[in-house]
Amino acid sequence: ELPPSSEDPPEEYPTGWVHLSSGKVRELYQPAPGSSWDGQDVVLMVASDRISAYDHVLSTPIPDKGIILTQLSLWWFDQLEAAGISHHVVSVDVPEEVAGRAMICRRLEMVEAECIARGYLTGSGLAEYRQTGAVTGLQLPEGLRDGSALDEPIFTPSSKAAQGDHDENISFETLTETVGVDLAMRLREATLRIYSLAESTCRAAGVILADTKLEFGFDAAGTLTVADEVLTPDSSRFWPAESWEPGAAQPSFDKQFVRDWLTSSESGWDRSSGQEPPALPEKIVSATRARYLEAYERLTGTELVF
Ligand SMILES: N#Cc1c(N)ncnc1-c1cnn(CCN2CCOCC2)c1
Repeated sequence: ELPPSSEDPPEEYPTGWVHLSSGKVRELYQPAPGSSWDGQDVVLMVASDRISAYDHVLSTPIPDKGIILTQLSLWWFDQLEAAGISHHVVSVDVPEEVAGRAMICRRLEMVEAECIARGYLTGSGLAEYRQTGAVTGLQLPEGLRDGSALDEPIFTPSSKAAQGDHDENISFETLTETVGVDLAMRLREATLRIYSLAESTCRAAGVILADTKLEFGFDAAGTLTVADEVLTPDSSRFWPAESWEPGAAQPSFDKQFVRDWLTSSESGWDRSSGQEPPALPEKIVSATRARYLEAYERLTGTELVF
């Protein structure tokens, strides 16, 4: 049975909550009338076990992915809080049916921009660099390759595309035109500060944090607040430091088994066909689940107990 597509609201709502919006692999809910949170300025963010690859949400879920990535995000929110950075999480006392894979968050006035920090060059940043020698208007040295480390991390914002479209990299100047100079500067400072804190933590765990995407919003008091999920394999590129070798696509910590199988002859899938990818074999599902668990344990230094 296929999981709910990210376009359709889920059939089952967590008790006491009604559907607000859906992303590729997560849903957002608001308090149901008469529920214990009714009248509070909060949302419930729920992570599914869905996994996306090559711009497709795959038909095969990864068991416990939602729990593992939610617990990793919560761990990072604690690290940010210890560093004095305001975030949106208010409670993990969530409905039983989404236990461990949901968080109750302050409802924010979201900033309509994706805030990306890059310490390494790959993905859309590499593609732009190969065309122009720059990324979102930031000139980079010549001779950089896929996976090259940048002299210093850069802030490369993107517009928030509609569901299913690609986010578009925008220059800092364009960002200032949409959110104003002051807020653009505050977003850049906060994004680079969070990246720097997280990159140091990752490096100590033998993991390269190549880049990460953050979202921000304003709470009722007007405080700029970190939203969404933070520093998970869905919002960031994590590479095992021991296998880092610029000049080719680096193995993704979490999705490499999926990507390699989907592009292997065994899957019978042609990525350029526009067809939906086939179901994943059990061996790929269990290896990917193990990678998510390994990422959690390497980064937090603790084992996840289910
Ligand atoms: N986080 C947050 C948040 C908040 N704290 N308050 C109000 N709105 C949002 C919000 C609304 N959309 N998005 C984009 C990402 N969503 C993630 C979950 O799945 C759906 C897409 C975030």
